[in-house]
Formats: sequence, C-alpha cells, structure tokens
Amino acid sequence: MPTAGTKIGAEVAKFDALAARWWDPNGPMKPLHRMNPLRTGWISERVARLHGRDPAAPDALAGLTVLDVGCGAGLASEALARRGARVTGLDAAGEALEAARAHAAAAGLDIAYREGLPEDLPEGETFDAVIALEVIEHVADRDTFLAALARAAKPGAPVFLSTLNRTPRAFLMAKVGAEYLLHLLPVGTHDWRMFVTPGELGAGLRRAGMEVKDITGMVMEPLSGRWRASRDVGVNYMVMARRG
Ligand SMILES: C[S@@+](CC[C@H](N)C(=O)[O-])C[C@H]1O[C@@H](n2cnc3c(N)ncnc32)[C@H](O)[C@@H]1O
Repeated sequence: MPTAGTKIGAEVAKFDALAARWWDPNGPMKPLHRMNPLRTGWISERVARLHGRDPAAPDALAGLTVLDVGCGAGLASEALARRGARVTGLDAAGEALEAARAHAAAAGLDIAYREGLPEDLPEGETFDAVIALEVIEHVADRDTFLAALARAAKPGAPVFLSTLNRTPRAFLMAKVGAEYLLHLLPVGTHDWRMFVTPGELGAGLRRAGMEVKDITGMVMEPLSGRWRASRDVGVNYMVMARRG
C-alpha cells in the first residue's frame, strides 16, 4: 500500500514532468493559464480590501507578503508579484521550481521560490496571505495540509484555495472532457475521487481553526474561453477563509 510519502512523490512527479511546457499558454497548463486572471484578480481584490487599499491600483498589494503553496512554475506567484506583493512560492516539484525561477528572472520579478511542503515551514514564519490554488485535490492528508496553511497565515490573515468539486459534472468536464476528449490536460492529471466538495473543504478549514468567508464558483464561457466568477460551484470553485 502506498505511504503518504510515496503518494506525495507520485503527485509531484506528474508536475515535474510538465515543467518545460508550464509557461506555454497553449501547452498542458492551458486551463491554469486561462483561469489565472480570474483567480488572482479575486484574491488581490480581497487582500487589498482587507488592508484598506484600492483594489484597482496596479500596486494594490505593495509590500504585503504572500505564500503560494504548490506554486508550480509560478503562474499565480507572478500575477501577485506584479501587483506589488512580496511572494514566496513553495513546491516539492524541483523541476517546476527551476522553470519558475527562470521565468521570474526573465520577467525581472523578485520571487523567493523554495522547495518543500507547507508542513515543513519553520514555526512562526507567517504571511499576510496564503494561497493554494488547484493543489488540495492532489493532497492525500488534507487535515495536515490545511493545518499547515493556517499556521503560515498571520492571525486574521486570509487563506485562499481553489479546487474541483466532486460532482458527476466535474467528473465529466475535468476528467473525461479535459483529459480524454479535448486533451487539455495529460491523462492521469486528476483522480476524481480526490476532488473536494465545498462542504468537506469548509469542515476541514474549520478543523484547522479557520472561518470560511466566501465560496465562489468559476465557470468558463464556452465561446470566448474566458473564465468568470459564478454562483455555480458545481465544477471549479474558490474559497476564502481567515485564520481566527
Ligand atoms: C495543478 S498544479 C497547480 C500549480 C499552481 N498552484 C497553479 O495553480 O498555477 C498542483 C501543484 O501542487 C503541487 N503539489 C502536489 N501535492 C502537493 C502536496 N502534498 N503539498 C504541496 N504541494 C503539492 C504539485 O507539485 C504542483 O505544482
């Protein structure tokens, strides 16, 4: 039977294998590229408001520290750094991190990328916001993961996650459609049984000492391919919680 360690290793290896093509907007990470403006805009707006900033200002996050857990090659890290945040990107996928470092350097962005898991962060190292986007559906021990996110947030700071709901529709769209029919994602990217319902995620966040503040669906417009926020949380959704 696989241990938690081999399970993490297998999940991370899938993403390392995609490192070289991570930043190709039409490559295997195309869905993440397309949804990134929506997720990072939603997060920026909420973080800026919490700090009494104008969310529309180009440097709305200036000086605020953000931890991007499971950052991969840095799609969200870069978007938040461009708004002025001091971003630390954390991932166990070393090759994805190499792609992240190279891309940030070419873009002139100062982002601290570190290899590791949130569970291993030093006690007492805390951030103004913690994000983990499209990660929890790859994590076997969710309670340990969520507790680590809560520990990394300053008291009262927000924690954001985005993920896939475990519904028949999500199975059809994110697994059958995206992997087998449209070939948007490599086959095997997702295990539908690992998808997380908003109820399960909310309960896990509360067990980790956080309060859920907002749950918003993400839907793709079929014609334009653009993503927008929606009340429909049946497939993709984002959550904002706050550490008590
Ligand atoms: C679908 S990618 C998302 C990357 C990035 N967050 C984004 O949305 O652009 C999932 C990432 O989670 C990382 N990951 C997988 N299992 C993890 C775990 N147990 N703890 C932390 N990160 C993990 C992978 O290495 C991979 O980079």
